[in-house]
Amino acid sequence: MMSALPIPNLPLSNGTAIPQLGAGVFLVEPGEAEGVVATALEVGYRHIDTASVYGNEAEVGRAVARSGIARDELFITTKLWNSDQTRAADAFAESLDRLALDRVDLYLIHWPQPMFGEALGAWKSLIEIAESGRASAIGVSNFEIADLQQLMDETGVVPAVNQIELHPLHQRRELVEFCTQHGIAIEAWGPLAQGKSDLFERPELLEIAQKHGKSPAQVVLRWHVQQDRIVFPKTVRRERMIENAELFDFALDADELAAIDAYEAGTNFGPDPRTFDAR
Ligand SMILES: NC(=O)C1=CN([C@@H]2O[C@H](COP(=O)(O)OP(=O)(O)OC[C@H]3O[C@@H](n4cnc5c(N)ncnc54)[C@H](OP(=O)(O)O)[C@@H]3O)[C@@H](O)[C@H]2O)C=CC1
Ligand SMILES: O=C(O)C(=O)[C@@H](O)[C@H](O)C(=O)CO
Repeated sequence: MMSALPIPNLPLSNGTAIPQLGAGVFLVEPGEAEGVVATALEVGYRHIDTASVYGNEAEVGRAVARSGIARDELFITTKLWNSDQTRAADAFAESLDRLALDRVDLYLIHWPQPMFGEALGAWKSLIEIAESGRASAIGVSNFEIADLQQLMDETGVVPAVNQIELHPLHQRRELVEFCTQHGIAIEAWGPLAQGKSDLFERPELLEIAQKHGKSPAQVVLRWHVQQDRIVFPKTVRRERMIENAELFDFALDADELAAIDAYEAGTNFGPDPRTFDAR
């Protein structure tokens, strides 16, 4: 087994810490996820981001068990699906069963679904789960400022993270600023714009990449980590897992960061969290 990659940990507001880089497994085909996670662990990843709705928690659990890596060297995140917000305790127990774990490192409410008004009740359940020690940290995903404010006002418990769509074309500056002010760490999902844009062909990005001897994807990921964001790019390819982890041996200067900041276009590739009502 190879040793872990030199990936920094970031502190979370509840006193725990999270590896700044992980591997995400959304849209990894059923039957493929166990091998993908096994490869990620083999090349040195220690942080895996899954969700009950991805349908691959059991495969993640098998890869973790097979790896022989000590549990306290791993960071496993899963998420409460929308239709389970009124039965969060049971849904969490089912996730633990599928993962074959007795605790996760981070448990998230996947979407706020403000049209149903169930997220606050779910958050209260997550607080109890955290108090039981079966989730080392709890947080949310796709929450807007009003959604976050409601949870904090009603319970006094601040989510450790908010996992949101965030990439150079969609930077969510007001939301990021709010989270930063409240000590909520930002996890950027779709950090590479899901591979759905022309980002990697843009001349400014290509020039920066060439200057550092890096790929455009590495420069975009470095832009995230230099702003203290947590990222878990998804790839099924071993060589890209390695490429995506080689981020901590170079730095972008202020002009380079600004050139990527300038790509902001308000372009989201995922659903709008204010209206996403899938159950
Ligand atoms: N909370 C939420 O609502 C959501 C959370 N997520 C989480 O975030 C993770 C990452 O986001 P995701 O939506 O997958 O999008 P990403 O931005 O990580 O993009 C993934 C795409 O980029 C490609 N890719 C990966 N690395 C490279 C590279 N170095 N160069 C070129 N292309 C590359 C992948 O292809 P290939 O596999 O062929 O290499 C895939 O097509 C998910 O896996 C999931 O864990 C994602 C969506 C929503
Ligand atoms: O990947 C996730 O974590 C998501 O929640 C979304 O991609 C969502 O489930 C979806 O599939 C939107 O079409």
